[in-house]
Amino acid sequence: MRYTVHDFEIAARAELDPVYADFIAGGARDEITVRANEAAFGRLQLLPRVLRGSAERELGISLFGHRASLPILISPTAFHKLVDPEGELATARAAAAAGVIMIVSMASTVAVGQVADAVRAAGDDVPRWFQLYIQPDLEITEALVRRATDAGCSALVVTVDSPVLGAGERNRRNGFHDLPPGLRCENLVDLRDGERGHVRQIAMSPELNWEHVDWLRGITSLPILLKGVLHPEDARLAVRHGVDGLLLSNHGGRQLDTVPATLELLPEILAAVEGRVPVVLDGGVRRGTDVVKALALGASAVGIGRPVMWALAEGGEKGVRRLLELLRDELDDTLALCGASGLADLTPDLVRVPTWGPVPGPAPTPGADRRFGGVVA
Ligand SMILES: Cc1cc2nc3c(=O)[nH]c(=O)nc-3n(C[C@H](O)[C@H](O)[C@H](O)COP(=O)(O)O)c2cc1C
Ligand SMILES: CC(C)CC(=O)C(=O)O
Repeated sequence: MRYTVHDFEIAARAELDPVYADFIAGGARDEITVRANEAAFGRLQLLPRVLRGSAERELGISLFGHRASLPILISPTAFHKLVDPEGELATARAAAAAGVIMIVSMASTVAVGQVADAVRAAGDDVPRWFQLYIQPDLEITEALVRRATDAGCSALVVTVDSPVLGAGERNRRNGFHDLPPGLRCENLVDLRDGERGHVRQIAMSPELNWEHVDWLRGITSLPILLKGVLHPEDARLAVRHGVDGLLLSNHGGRQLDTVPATLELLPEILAAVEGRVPVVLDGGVRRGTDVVKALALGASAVGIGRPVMWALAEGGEKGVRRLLELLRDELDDTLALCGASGLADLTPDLVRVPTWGPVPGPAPTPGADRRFGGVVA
């Protein structure tokens, strides 16, 4: 039985090739930001209200006019077939069954069109979004946007934190640079004649700039979210350039190491956008309490990356379904314990930075019995 998100990781690691486990778990350089993301949630405290709950709690959200049953999105992760033979098909079916928005990675090992067909065939109609690395060759970018649009994706998540590929030193040590034979980045196949869907086709370009965002804005009417904006000034610029939302993300600590935890940046980013666009946060979300903290501080939703890969590796579609159920239950339970009848009741006063410290005053009498308050002289 898997009782926590962490249990999925333990179970997955027992079965997975350690090279693939490292690919999932790893981050850039010293992985300081990887650890910071989770630690930031642990440092914040919840301060619940009492005697004001309700028998049932509303967990649904609406983003860009689309409903989802949970404020938890599946952040884009590459290469699902590395860990499960059905790959993104399994993830997408599980997401749709749970009513959760999945952001399909541009580097998926099942084509986004096929993912959409599988979900439709299962009779579910939950929005899917597509993650895009803008390619310096704009024709290629346009072709990718067309593929996503034709597949019925209802938003584009444009990753902007990757002017160069993050330095995943675990992958370097393991010699993991490529998909194994038989697996391809299916969205990249035949974008130009004869292109075979090689990972190296993805150009990470340091020459991208805001004009590329303007260009993208001009070729699509889909909502555009930027993923990886961390500086408040860039958040302001994003709004000015007509972006519809932000996915506040440090790529799970896989790009620039030592950037702050996303949770710590949330208040500044929210202040910068002044409520004009929704802000979704990912990085280190592992518990229902984490979801509540991010939403109470003002995030519109959160995303999860690694937990989905672990659950997929552990149990395929069923694994991801169980993961989402688990998080749903934890979220519902946390809301109840906070005296909230729905997400709308999550307000910043429910979250505190710890103020606890040594109580100033006289030192305890040596040898005094501390158990019954007989300490203070
Ligand atoms: C194995 C793996 C693959 C990823 N692939 C992508 C990707 O293709 N595109 C992207 O924008 N982000 C990618 N990310 C980053 C995630 O979208 C997300 O920002 C991050 O995983 C969130 O942190 P978490 O793993 O702590 O939940 C990847 C992350 C992991 C762990
Ligand atoms: C480089 C991509 C193919 C995948 C990615 O963004 C990641 O592994 O973090």
